[in-house]
Amino acid sequence: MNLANVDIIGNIVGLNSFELNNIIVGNSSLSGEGLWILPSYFNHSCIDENGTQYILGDLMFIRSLRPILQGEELLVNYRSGESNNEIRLMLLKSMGIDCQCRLCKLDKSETPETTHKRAQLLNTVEKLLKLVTNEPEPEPSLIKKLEKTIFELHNLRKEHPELEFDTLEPNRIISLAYRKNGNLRKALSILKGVYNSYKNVYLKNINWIVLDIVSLCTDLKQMEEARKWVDILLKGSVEPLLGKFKDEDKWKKEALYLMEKKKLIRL
Ligand SMILES: C[S@@+](CC[C@H](N)C(=O)[O-])C[C@H]1O[C@@H](n2cnc3c(N)ncnc32)[C@H](O)[C@@H]1O
Repeated sequence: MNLANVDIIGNIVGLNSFELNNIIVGNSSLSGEGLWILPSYFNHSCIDENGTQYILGDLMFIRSLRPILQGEELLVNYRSGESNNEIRLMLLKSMGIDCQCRLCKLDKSETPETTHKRAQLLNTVEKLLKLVTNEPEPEPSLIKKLEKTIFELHNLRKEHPELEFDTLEPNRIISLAYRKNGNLRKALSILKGVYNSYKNVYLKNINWIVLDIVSLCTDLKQMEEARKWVDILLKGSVEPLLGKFKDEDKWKKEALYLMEKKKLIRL
């Protein structure tokens, strides 16, 4: 009798399966992990990946994010560079991956002093964020303190602002704090600044920022501007899955149709 080798099967599943919590079209109640043979040949990159995966029913599709040259390595994200750093590095370590993407190279080139300073600042940011989030009308002095800490954090990576992800969510919360205090214009300008600093990298979480921008423009009655950002949101959500829309007149109708079907938009 041939016995199955549990260790080998465990390794095959552990090293090749995809989490289902990513992008699911059609059935958002699915969770856990799945194994797809061809996608398991794709390697990982935390940033600058050239493909993105989505699941339709039980099929996985991988779409290129830009033209790929013959012989070029095919790369998707097993875990995105914008996600929690510690969890990402733990996953890569468990898979024996010594990632050479520009984010990992930058991380590795950081001095121990900078790493220590970052940990300290993140600690302060975390405490301040809790206070700001809990207050219905956050104290201006608290917001300023948070802004100052975020500025210092940002400065640690000022040569590579597009690879600095620690301030993305905190900036969103600062914007929310200004909004709670009625300063919608300041809230909007913070988010537009955040959007612009990541314009040249593919970030899944940027859609949340764009959605907040749309909502702020609407509250400020800047309807033309709101429409412009709705287009950015639609394109940013649908194009990675369906490819660049060729027909400029028809694209919005198609994107809205897909948005109505809800699960296609990754928000
Ligand atoms: C899902 S498989 C990818 C396909 C695999 N390279 C192959 O040739 O069949 C995952 C394994 O590929 C390797 N791998 C994937 N991305 C890598 C990377 N960026 N650097 C080094 N090794 C990587 C690791 O050994 C990892 O456990």
